[in-house]
Amino acid sequence: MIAWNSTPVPVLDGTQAGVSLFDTALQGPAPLGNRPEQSLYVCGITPYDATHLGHAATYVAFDLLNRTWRDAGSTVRYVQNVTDVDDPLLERATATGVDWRDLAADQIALFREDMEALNVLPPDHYVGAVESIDWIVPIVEKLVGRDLAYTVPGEGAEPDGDVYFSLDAAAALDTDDDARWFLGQVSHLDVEKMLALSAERGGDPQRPFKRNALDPLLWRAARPGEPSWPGGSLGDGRPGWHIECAVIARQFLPSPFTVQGGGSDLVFPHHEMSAAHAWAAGGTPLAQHYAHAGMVGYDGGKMSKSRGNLVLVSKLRRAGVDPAAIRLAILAHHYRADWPWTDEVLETAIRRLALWREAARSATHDDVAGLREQVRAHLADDLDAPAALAAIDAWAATPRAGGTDGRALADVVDALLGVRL
Ligand SMILES: Nc1ncnc2c1ncn2[C@@H]1O[C@H](COS(=O)(=O)NC(=O)[C@@H](N)CS)[C@@H](O)[C@H]1O
Ligand SMILES: [Zn+2]
Repeated sequence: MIAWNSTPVPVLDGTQAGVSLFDTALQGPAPLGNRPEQSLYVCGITPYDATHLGHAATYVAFDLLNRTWRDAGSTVRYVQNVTDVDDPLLERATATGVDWRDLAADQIALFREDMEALNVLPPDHYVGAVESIDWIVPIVEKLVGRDLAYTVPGEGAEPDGDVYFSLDAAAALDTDDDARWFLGQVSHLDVEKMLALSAERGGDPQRPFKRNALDPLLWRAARPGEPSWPGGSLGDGRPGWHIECAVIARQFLPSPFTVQGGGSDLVFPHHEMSAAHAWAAGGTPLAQHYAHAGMVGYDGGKMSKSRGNLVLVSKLRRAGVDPAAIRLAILAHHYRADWPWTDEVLETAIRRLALWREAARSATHDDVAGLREQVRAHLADDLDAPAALAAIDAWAATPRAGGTDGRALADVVDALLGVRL
């Protein structure tokens, strides 16, 4: 699947020392080091209701990581998926009377446009769940063959043949590798909380005949009226959610890769389960670090499709809002913070953008060098964009002799923050 276009990232003098990122699995900051190559998997959208400000905030967060790594001289291998077949998408397609493939295609096109407008650098590989099925089936078959997965009888009219992953068998895999996966390695939640989140986020802990209530679905046997694909010895069906990301990441990235990213609502079950699948299938961890963006709220609750309280990037753009202001509105909040989207947040960003554009016209060479190093230092500290914005605000507020390095300042703000002055 094609990703989207981006304008070239300006190359700056000097270099980034190296970023330290809060690691959910570690429960603390992790220095990511300065390796020639860094690798990143950021979970992509389930393509409906795209692109709301919550989505946008999460992709901008990991775009800061991508830009910071590039500024440190690393090449970045970046993969993002699209969950272009899954229950919520099928339900929305049915509810709105459209073919699920058309819904997905339209929404992915809108997402690409929005990402390009927000100056989010594209992944090297943009991969759909549907195009990954041929890679997923043999891995699920292998897990069944090693008794790390099992089939569950259907209830009533439900068909038999849904394949579940055995968390207990995965945790019992004998190895002395201290990077082994165990339940809670990523999320550090207790089982009670896990059961609640599993039920809330697409799991089925209440389903009978599962060995462990938390065991996640790997392969859903075909049902009438649902799309399905040939599954070899599994029979016709379609892939579960977590195996999709574990397999796509493994297809294109090292095992383990540097950072697995997403919003904080993916910590459990999604990233925990993907880590378990990668461990069971390949005996190596999925990722070295797990990083998560906070939740953007609106009207008193998390901005989400299920609540329908969405502010769409495309609507703001169509209303004439400069995408650079939308990006600045996002960057005014620390990427790990939960925060509410309000009109005031946008108005502040619009004012800030105008102020920066005005001040840039008289930037001196020293201004640029100073700001470049300040922004670098703040991004190195767990992508602290709000501190970087404050540094530029402070400079923009002080009158100075007319410089002529406006272009150079614009390059710094574009390369490091992705904001186009
Ligand atoms: N309100 C929100 N604030 C911040 N991030 C959000 C919000 N809602 C969703 N996200 C993030 O946006 C990304 C896409 O969300 S999504 O469309 O529901 N899709 C999925 O979560 C799966 N396709 C991941 S494989 C995820 O990383 C999710 O954590
Ligand atoms: Zn994912």
